[in-house]
Amino acid sequence: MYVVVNAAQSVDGKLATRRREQLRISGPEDFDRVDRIRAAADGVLVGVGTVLADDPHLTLDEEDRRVQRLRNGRPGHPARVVVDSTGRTPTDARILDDAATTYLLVSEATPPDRREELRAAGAEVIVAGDERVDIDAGVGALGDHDIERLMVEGGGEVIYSCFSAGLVDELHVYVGSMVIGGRDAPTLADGEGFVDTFPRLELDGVERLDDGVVLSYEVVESAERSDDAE
Ligand SMILES: NC(=O)C1=CN([C@@H]2O[C@H](COP(=O)(O)OP(=O)(O)OC[C@H]3O[C@@H](n4cnc5c(N)ncnc54)[C@H](O)[C@@H]3O)[C@@H](O)[C@H]2O)C=CC1
Ligand SMILES: Nc1nc(O)c(N)c(N[C@@H]2O[C@H](COP(=O)(O)O)[C@@H](O)[C@H]2O)n1
Repeated sequence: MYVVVNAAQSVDGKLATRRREQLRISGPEDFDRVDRIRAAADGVLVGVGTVLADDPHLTLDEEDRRVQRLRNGRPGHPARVVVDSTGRTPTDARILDDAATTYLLVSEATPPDRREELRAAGAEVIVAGDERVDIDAGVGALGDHDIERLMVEGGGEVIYSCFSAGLVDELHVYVGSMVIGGRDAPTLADGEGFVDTFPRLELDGVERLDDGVVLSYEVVESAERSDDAE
């Protein structure tokens, strides 16, 4: 599985406010770039925290020919994926509409009747992990569903887990010209945090878009032994 992480942050590293309300950090040029990364992916993944905060749709601009060319003849939208240990995705969430296939990665902590409700609402439910979703196993299972290139859009908890599991190949961060602040506001990588070994990145590109900048990195070294895995 090839994994590309993309997110937008303020100059102080926040993905949203401390109230976790959806916030536009990107401008139109950056949203076009995000659409192109989505179009090149077989699947777009977010955490349930993002679903509850933003109610995202995670589909493509079907009118944009540049985006459609990147689909390489694959019809429709990439699959949508939610990491959701206990099945908290609302059954009326936009991500469960019939625009694209949606996989919910749940753990054994999601009761069987809740799994059935989510299936009835349109989700393909994949169980990976006991209490919490085992992100490595869950992402691995997506490979059985023809997902070979995965875009991870956030939020901070899920991005940290992907780095912690050594899954990330590329990172693209749009830095918007604003300060959000707040010790409780989500950042690009939350979770427990690394204190011993750290993922190491190589800067691949810098591009000015709207009133901000996109930083593109290749991951050259995973944090194979993260402290929260000890
Ligand atoms: N600016 C940007 O580019 C983006 C901003 N956001 C913002 O981020 C916030 C949501 O981020 P978070 O609260 O960090 O939530 P998140 O979207 O990262 O979801 C985290 C939740 O997923 C579940 N989960 C299950 N297994 C997990 C695992 N193995 N690893 C991690 N999580 C697991 C847990 O319930 C956990 O609380 C919202 O305010 C949203 O607006 C979200 C995406 C992109
Ligand atoms: N790249 C980017 N820039 C921002 O300013 C953002 N707020 C986000 N948020 C992400 O996009 C999702 C919304 O997608 P749809 O428009 O509903 O398709 C949102 O849930 C975040 O993952 N991204």
